[in-house]
Amino acid sequence: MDFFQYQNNKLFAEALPVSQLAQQFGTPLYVYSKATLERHWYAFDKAFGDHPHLICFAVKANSNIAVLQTMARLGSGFDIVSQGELERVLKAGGDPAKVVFSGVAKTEREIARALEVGIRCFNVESLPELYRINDVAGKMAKIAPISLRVNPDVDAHTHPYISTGLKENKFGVSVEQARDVYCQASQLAHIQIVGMDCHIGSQLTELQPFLDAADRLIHLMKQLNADGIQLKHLDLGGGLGVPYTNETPPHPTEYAKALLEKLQQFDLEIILEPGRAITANAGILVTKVEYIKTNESRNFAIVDAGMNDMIRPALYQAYMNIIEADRSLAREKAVYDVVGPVCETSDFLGKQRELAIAQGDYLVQRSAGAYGATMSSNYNSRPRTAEIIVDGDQAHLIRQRESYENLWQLERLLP
Ligand SMILES: Cc1ncc(COP(=O)(O)O)c(C=O)c1O
Ligand SMILES: N[C@@H](CCCC[NH3+])C(=O)O
Repeated sequence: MDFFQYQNNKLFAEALPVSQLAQQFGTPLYVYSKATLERHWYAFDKAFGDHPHLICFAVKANSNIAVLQTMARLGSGFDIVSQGELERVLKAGGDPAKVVFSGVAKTEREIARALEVGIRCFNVESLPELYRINDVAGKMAKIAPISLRVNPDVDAHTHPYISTGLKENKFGVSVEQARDVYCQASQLAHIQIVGMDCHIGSQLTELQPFLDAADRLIHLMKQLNADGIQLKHLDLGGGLGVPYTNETPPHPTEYAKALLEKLQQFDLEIILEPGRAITANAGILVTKVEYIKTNESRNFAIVDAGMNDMIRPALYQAYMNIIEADRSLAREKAVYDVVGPVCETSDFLGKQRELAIAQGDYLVQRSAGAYGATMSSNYNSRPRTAEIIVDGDQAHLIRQRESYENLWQLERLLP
């Protein structure tokens, strides 16, 4: 069942009409469906059945504390890449013992905080990081659990900006170097080797790159076993794609089945770090048509959401569906470029879209629940937008629209 669907030509978010939400909370507005978030999380969790596993939601996809709280209540783990994300997880009631910490530039302070709260594992991305973690743990008289992020050098067949598992990418340690790094790790007094991880990219729509990566990790793991190093878990990262339009990514069940076939013989817990697949289609961005402008070449629908609210089309030329919130209004169809208020030509939500709209109507950008609000900014001094979560017939405000005072509250005038 789709939790964003038309009834009598009006788009509903669960039981509530989207136009009514837009009027009540103002636009632009991010709207999430709690039931959809839960359904997507369970799709991963159930797919692994009885096999020991942990689903660590990738916080970067959607870090609103109410969204994290929803996951935490399901028993989710979390994949973080900064202390800021860690603090959010803790604030939301997440269990630090289910947190894995990825990222290439962990600072001493971030490492110390993660050790202090007792995270599950550091996903180490380089040799100097390994030594830094050992030092910080030593000073705190602690043992740091680590996994090495292996860069398997496989092509994820995705947009080059979100491909992470190639040698030219900054992430992880190459397969060739990894064995030696593990050997060094095994000698360090304040390091405990617990796992191996990889993450080859985002919005993958085929299984094969995941399986190729798993094969390379398994090969390396066997070499480590020969060196006397036993792992407790294998973390295959996130990256499973979603249908933005007509993509047909594998379902989590299919993905899990293929992975389990490869890993059944090993006594390993499987960790996954899905982000987009859980939240993208659990959210929409609602925006109002401020003006319609027509010239000899184009019709422009000028809306109140800009690239500062949703940067994916500008940054990755991402195609995201745009639909009318209310199709019961009698409007003529035309083809529009849907553009925002920001002073950049790349400020668009979608180009050449057939829509039936008039000034003042609401439009909805679909699949906006991942990498939408988290990548938003105050560019052009635009206050960050509000976020709500719909739970059946209840709408909860989970982030207030920023006030203008918020824009400069951290700044100071000169004396
Ligand atoms: C290390 C790591 N884990 C997990 C994710 C989440 O990826 P996705 O949202 O594609 O599932 C990312 C982002 O690509 C990542 O860099
Ligand atoms: N931000 C990207 C995904 C990058 C994932 C982070 N490693 C997107 O919007 O598609």
